[in-house]
Amino acid sequence: MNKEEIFKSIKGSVVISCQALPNEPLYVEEKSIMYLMARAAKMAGSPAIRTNSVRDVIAIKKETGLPVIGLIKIEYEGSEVYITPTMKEVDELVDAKSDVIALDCTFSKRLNDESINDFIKSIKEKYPDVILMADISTYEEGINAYKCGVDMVGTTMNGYTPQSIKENINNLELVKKLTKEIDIPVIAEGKIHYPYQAKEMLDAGAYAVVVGGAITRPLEIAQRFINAAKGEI
Ligand SMILES: CC(=O)N[C@H](C=O)[C@@H](O)[C@H](O)[C@H](O)COP(=O)(O)O
Repeated sequence: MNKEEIFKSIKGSVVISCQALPNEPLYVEEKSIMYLMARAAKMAGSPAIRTNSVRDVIAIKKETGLPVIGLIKIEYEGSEVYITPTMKEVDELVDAKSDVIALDCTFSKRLNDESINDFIKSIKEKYPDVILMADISTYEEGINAYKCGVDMVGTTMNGYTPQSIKENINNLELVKKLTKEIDIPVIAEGKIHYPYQAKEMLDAGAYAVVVGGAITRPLEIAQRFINAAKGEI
């Protein structure tokens, strides 16, 4: 699928994120099982899947035939960003035929103090046809990524960086602010726990919504119930 086809397929929809990190219950060392989550997501009507790691990008594309928004989560000493932080991960995702590549486009500290603008520029020079999803945490980072030429902007990191915690804007407001200023898809992502919130995001102007944990992280879902029973919400 080319960029226009992918955009058309996700417009107004919920894209399901299927991820399990090594410390999570659904992570299986020998063989990824996230393709089964992706199978359910496809059956429910998810037009694309967001996922982490080369093995899951490959397995999920094979299982579903859907376009994949791929990323690689990896921590480097001296870097505050962990979603597709360097060209090494971009190379791996391109090799794995990830349809879209998601990367941290916040102003958080990067390896060797590289600026996000230089990183995006290098990616676009190396891979002129790449489709990039910028995971941002603040309005300024979203505008900056847009000006750097990314293809879509997602609110993924809002609430996870010191700068966004300080600004304390919820994703609904962030989506509204961004859609007023930029003419590429703004994706609402992060802590969308109930169907009505997904609808609210679309009504507020989000091009599409990404939902992860509320669908594909059983520990997170179970904890919410257990905590509610204890009166902790
Ligand atoms: C902050 C971060 O590392 N977010 C990650 C990005 O890919 C994933 O762990 C989230 O599951 C994803 O963003 C979807 O969000 P939620 O699971 O809240 O629906």
